Amino acid sequence: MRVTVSVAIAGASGYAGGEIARLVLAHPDLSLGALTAHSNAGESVAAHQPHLAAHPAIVGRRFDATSAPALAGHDVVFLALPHGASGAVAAALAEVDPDVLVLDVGADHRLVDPQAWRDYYHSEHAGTWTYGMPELLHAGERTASAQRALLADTRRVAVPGCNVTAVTLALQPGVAAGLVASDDVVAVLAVGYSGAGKAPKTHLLASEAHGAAVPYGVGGTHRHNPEIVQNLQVAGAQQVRLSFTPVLVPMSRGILATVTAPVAEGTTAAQLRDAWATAYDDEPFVHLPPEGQQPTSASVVGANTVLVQVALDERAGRAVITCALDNLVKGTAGAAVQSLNLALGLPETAGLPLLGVAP
Ligand SMILES: NC(=O)C1=CN([C@@H]2O[C@H](COP(=O)(O)OP(=O)(O)OC[C@H]3O[C@@H](n4cnc5c(N)ncnc54)[C@H](OP(=O)(O)O)[C@@H]3O)[C@@H](O)[C@H]2O)C=CC1
Ligand SMILES: CC(=O)N[C@@H](CCC(=O)OP(=O)(O)O)C(=O)O
Repeated sequence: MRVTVSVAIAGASGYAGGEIARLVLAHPDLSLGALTAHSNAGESVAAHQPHLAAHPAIVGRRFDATSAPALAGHDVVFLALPHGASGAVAAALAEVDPDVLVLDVGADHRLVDPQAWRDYYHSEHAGTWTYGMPELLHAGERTASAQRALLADTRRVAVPGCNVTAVTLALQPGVAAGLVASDDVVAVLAVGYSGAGKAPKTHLLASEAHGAAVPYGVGGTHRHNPEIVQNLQVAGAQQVRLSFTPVLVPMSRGILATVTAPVAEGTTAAQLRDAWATAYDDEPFVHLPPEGQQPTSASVVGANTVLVQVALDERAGRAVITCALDNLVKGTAGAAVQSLNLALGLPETAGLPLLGVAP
């Protein structure tokens, strides 16, 4: 008999919380329980998440206020809150519901090094949870199994940052195979606006953003720097030097990362392709398109799919990897549900869309 897993979402009025709700509603083993919000507590769910409004589980519902008692009594709690907010909620929840599976899509529990947290987030570190990237290669691995084993045995998951997912999945096969030098990595990402959340921000005014490409977090200041470095070290990189620059472009969803790193003299395009194919041929959600076919951000909208392409720039002596994903699916909610599936012993792919929407 199929057992239904009940799910609460904190931050359900936001973009990430709304996307988690969409995936939960489509999942064969999950049912939607508490939906909480902050300034919008008491408001209609359908008014804030109109794309979900037709579902019977949404009709007539209002957000509760985020608190441990409001979230307690479920099998699973997703935290989709601003940085710094989830640590306190998670601690209060552990008091009333110690065995609940908690997945934090914010940054609070991702970093291992508390000093890196303080340097980039300027607050006290809440602690480190199991990292929610099943495909993360560990040193010595050419295909990912160690991270899956960790996720299958945890009740606390820190879901990765969306930009971090794109850069890590782009580069890690080359690091694992010893084909690229991790001490000279350059990553430039075109990113969509939903990554910034719903809360108004001055650099996101529609009249200025429409039709413009806007770099931000330039010069090594973006808080995803230490998380990318951490992942490449897990994959076996000895020394990581990273130049990471995101650029807002006028699209709602999506990331297109271009990552380059030097290759050893004599490395061939076939060797590169073989390393990426070895890492990803058996991955359910990471797909290597035919040679020469470039990923586009539009191809993965709404899907948990990641497209990764690798090429050799012989003149530059660098591997050039392009990677497309939907920041709200594989970059957030999809990775969270994939991790939930592993933590609960469900099929890893359950409830997760593989196909995008086009055009
Ligand atoms: N958007 C994305 O692509 C990604 C987002 N994330 C992470 O997910 C988390 C949520 O992001 P996102 O949904 O985009 O942001 P939004 O601004 O869209 O939503 C934020 C949510 O948190 C609630 N909230 C705001 N302030 C507080 C507070 N002080 N205490 C408790 N709850 C609060 C809001 O409630 P209310 O509306 O009622 O005020 C809302 O539900 C962030 O940590 C973000 O970094 C991670 C990967 C990608
Ligand atoms: C467009 C935009 O602003 N994107 C966000 C990415 C959001 C994300 O990945 O979430 P975390 O903040 O949880 O790491 C950024 O670059 O900060």
